[in-house]
Amino acid sequence: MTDLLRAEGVDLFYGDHRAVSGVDFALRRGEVAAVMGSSGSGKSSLLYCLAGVLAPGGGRVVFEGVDLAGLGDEELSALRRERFGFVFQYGELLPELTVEENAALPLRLAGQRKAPAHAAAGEVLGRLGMTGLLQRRTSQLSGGQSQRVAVARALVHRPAVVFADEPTGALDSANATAVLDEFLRLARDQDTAVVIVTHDRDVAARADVTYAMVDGVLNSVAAAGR
Ligand SMILES: Nc1ncnc2c1ncn2[C@@H]1O[C@H](COP(=O)(O)OP(=O)(O)OP(=O)(O)O)[C@@H](O)[C@H]1O
Repeated sequence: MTDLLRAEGVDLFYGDHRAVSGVDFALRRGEVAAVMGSSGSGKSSLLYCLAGVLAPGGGRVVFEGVDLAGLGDEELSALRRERFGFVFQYGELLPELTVEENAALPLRLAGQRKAPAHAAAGEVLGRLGMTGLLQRRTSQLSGGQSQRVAVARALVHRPAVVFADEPTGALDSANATAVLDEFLRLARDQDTAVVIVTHDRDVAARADVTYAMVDGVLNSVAAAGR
């Protein structure tokens, strides 16, 4: 099977500091990959290279056979908006918008009308147990509720890949487990691949494949054999 997303010899420098060093990585459609490593090992930097947010200083990132370096700014932002989803540690929701409006955002940005966009958002939010909170402003949510909205927003447009940077890192362990399980169940149901950066072994244990990053170098750890 051809890879959905591939990194070949990716380097990333901040000035003289090499944060990502010669990384090779491959992700298949629907696969869940976890990248573990200590603070400062380069996990987030690699994630942003894979997601076309940061341009590598060396090597290349290829998505569906296309080298991201060959895309113009507009093509790259359209790719990120339409084919990728993102979940960050603190949700990064828009506080002035409701739960439903936040989750519908990728569809609205893609030009979909309000009614179908909100219907799709409502359905994903419902699967995350958020049905009673659709009209609430996201500034009035708990941490676990905020992350569920972030997960809904990342998945609502059925992207090919969701990039998740410590998606449950700010939650207590019961909430972290629940949100992660719901997130991965929905992603697997719609065949969305996921790359999760995490410190947490319990998070990594739910992935199909785990990598460890040390000083910018990525090593494969285990295949869970799903
Ligand atoms: N914008 C930047 N400018 C300069 N150096 C940076 C920048 N971002 C990250 N770094 C450095 O690059 C290295 C890798 O950082 P990165 O954030 O990728 O690590 P990480 O493994 O994700 O860490 P954490 O788990 O703490 O988030 C660190 O030494 C960090 O200080």
